[in-house]
Amino acid sequence: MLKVQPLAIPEVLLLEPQIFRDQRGFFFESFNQRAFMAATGLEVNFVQDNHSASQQGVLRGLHYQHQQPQGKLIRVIEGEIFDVAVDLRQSSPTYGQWVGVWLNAETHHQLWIPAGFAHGFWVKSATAQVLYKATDYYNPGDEHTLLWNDPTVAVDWPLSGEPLLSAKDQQGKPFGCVPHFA
Ligand SMILES: Cc1cn([C@H]2C[C@H](O)[C@@H](COP(=O)(O)OP(=O)(O)O[C@H]3O[C@H](C)C(=O)[C@H](O)[C@H]3O)O2)c(=O)[nH]c1=O
Repeated sequence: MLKVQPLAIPEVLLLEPQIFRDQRGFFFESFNQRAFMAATGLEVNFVQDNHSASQQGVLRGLHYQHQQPQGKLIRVIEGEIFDVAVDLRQSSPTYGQWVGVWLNAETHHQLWIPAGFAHGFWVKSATAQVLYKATDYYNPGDEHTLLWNDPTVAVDWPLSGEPLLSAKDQQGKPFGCVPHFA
C-alpha cells in the first residue's frame, strides 16, 4: 500500500511505501508501476535510474532539463538529505515557489517531482546515497542550473556552513536568466 502526501506544491508528492520489517531486517517494493499509478493517478514511464553518493554538506542543484524535462522519483538509501523542488511552470499558481522535504534511509519516503521543476538536495548526514528514477534520458546539452541560493526563489536551505558545490553549481544562473516552462 503506497500512501501519498501532497505538499505545499500539490503536484509534488511525498510517497510512503509500506515497509515489511521482521527480525531479519526489512523488505519493501521500492517501485511498483501499478501501485504508483493507483496512488497518484499518474501514468509515468521511467527510462533511467540514477545513483549518486555525496559527503556531508554537499548541495547538488538546482538542475533540470528543458527540451527533455524529466519527472523524478527520488529516494535515499543511506543518510539524510533535504530535497527541494522549484516550480518553473509559468502557468502554475505556485510558479517560482519551492518545496522541501527531508528524505532518509530510515523512513524510505520517496519524492515525486514532475517535469517542469528544478531539483536539488543538501546532504545533512556524514554521507548520503540517493537513487532516483527519471522519465526521460539525460541530455547534457539540455541541462540548466538555477542558482541554489537565488534570492527570488529564496530556498530556505537548512545549511550548517557553506555548501560543497560543483563548479557547475557555483555558476548557477538567477531565476530570471534560466528558461521556464509554459
Ligand atoms: C545527471 C547525469 C550526469 N551524468 C554524468 C555527467 C557528469 O560527468 C557526472 C556528474 O554529473 P552532475 O555533476 O551533473 O551530477 P549531479 O550534480 O548529481 O546532477 C544531478 O543532480 C540533481 C540533483 C538532479 O536532479 C539531476 O538529475 C542531476 O543534474 O555524471 C550522466 O552520465 N548521466 C546523468 O543523468
